[in-house]
Amino acid sequence: MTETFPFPNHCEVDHPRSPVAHFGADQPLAMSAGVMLSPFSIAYQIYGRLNADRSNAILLCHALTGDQHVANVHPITGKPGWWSALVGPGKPFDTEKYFIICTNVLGGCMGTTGPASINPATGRAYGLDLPVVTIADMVRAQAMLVERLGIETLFCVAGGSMGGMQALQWAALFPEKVFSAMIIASAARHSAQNIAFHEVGRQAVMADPDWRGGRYLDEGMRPGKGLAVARMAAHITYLSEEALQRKFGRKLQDRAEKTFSFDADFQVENYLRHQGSTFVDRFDANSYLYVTRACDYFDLAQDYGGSLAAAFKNAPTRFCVVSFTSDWLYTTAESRVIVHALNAAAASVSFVEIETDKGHDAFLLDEPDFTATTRGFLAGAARARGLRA
Ligand SMILES: CC(=O)SCCNC(=O)CCNC(=O)[C@H](O)C(C)(C)COP(=O)(O)OP(=O)(O)OC[C@H]1O[C@@H](n2cnc3c(N)ncnc32)[C@H](O)[C@@H]1OP(=O)(O)O
Ligand SMILES: N[C@@H](CCO)C(=O)O
Repeated sequence: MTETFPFPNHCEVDHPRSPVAHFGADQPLAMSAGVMLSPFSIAYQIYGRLNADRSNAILLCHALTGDQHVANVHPITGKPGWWSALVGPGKPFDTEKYFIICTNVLGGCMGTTGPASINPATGRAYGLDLPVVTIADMVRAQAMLVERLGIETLFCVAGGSMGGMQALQWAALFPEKVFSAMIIASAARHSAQNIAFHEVGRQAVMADPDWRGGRYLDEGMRPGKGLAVARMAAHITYLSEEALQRKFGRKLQDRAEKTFSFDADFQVENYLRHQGSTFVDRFDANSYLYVTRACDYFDLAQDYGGSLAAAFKNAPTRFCVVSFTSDWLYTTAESRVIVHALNAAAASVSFVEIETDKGHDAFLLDEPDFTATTRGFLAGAARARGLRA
């Protein structure tokens, strides 16, 4: 039996408008930076129906530049949601069976409080006055929303990349509230190489004269050039050498000969320019600084005396860790570190390495082995949870 309370019929898969939960002065968020954030808002999407005993809720956590539009048409790009391949009726995250929640992260730019939100103390956009946001802050804010939705225990928390960091953080902070977790193409701490790439992106944003020390919104500007360069550099890291070679090689873009100029002669150049310019249409430059910083600061073991296993001591959660062979950003070795720590903590964990040449962003694509892994893991967890088949 299913019920609609407390959710009206705005949770259909094709609904692009997000509800927003507001948390007032009586519900501040204690941030890792040592300050209280109040008020703040969380924009989210929901799909499917919560069952009578509220045991079928899944929280999907988005990656660096994703948002809450996981399975509906995106309101800005008009494209399918970022996990439309996996979320929907009959899909692994089956909206006929599960109640799916996805929030825009704290620090984001799709309705949740972020640097472009109005700072009530000044009446202007926060800009860099918003305290630096951590993965733990994102998760604590999500936990407040989940509580408000009347859900005590999540059947599953799942995410890729930065979404996987959130899922790990959920299991560490709120073990009793997480029945199962999927950690996909992620890591328990950000590597030196990944911090380095993020720093390149941030410097590109801040070097744009239109960034104006972060106060560009006050002046009606947007540092689009810097943000586009940041995305171009980052996007290379989401792919693989093999995939770039397979897709583009040295092929020229709409021309028979090189032009002996700095135009986009090569298809791969034109492709990156396209990725940069479309990104600028949907993302805020200061948010980019905040979400990249949140990843950089993530080091779960450090929060538990240097022991990752200690973060999951006596964890009741069933974990599934997934990596992709050609992901050189969040490598299989990083996933193995998580698996080893979970085993050392006597947690229930399975590990799958998916063979693919599509690089880090493979988790966003319809990879048959990944889809089968997700379906199988959720089916097993549903059986253990006593959810209907
Ligand atoms: C979990 C989250 O929260 S997701 C976050 C938000 N989403 C993302 O980060 C997705 C961004 N990443 C991508 O698009 C990644 O490339 C992938 C891996 C996910 C998609 O892979 P694919 O489906 O193979 O798409 P591909 O990489 O070929 O890119 C297709 C786009 O490039 C364009 N393109 C392809 N070749 C060229 C070219 N030579 N010149 C210009 N543009 C080109 C296509 O027209 C298409 O544009 P569109 O997206 O505006 O329609
Ligand atoms: N390409 C995805 C994954 C990055 O880890 C994003 O931009 O969110």
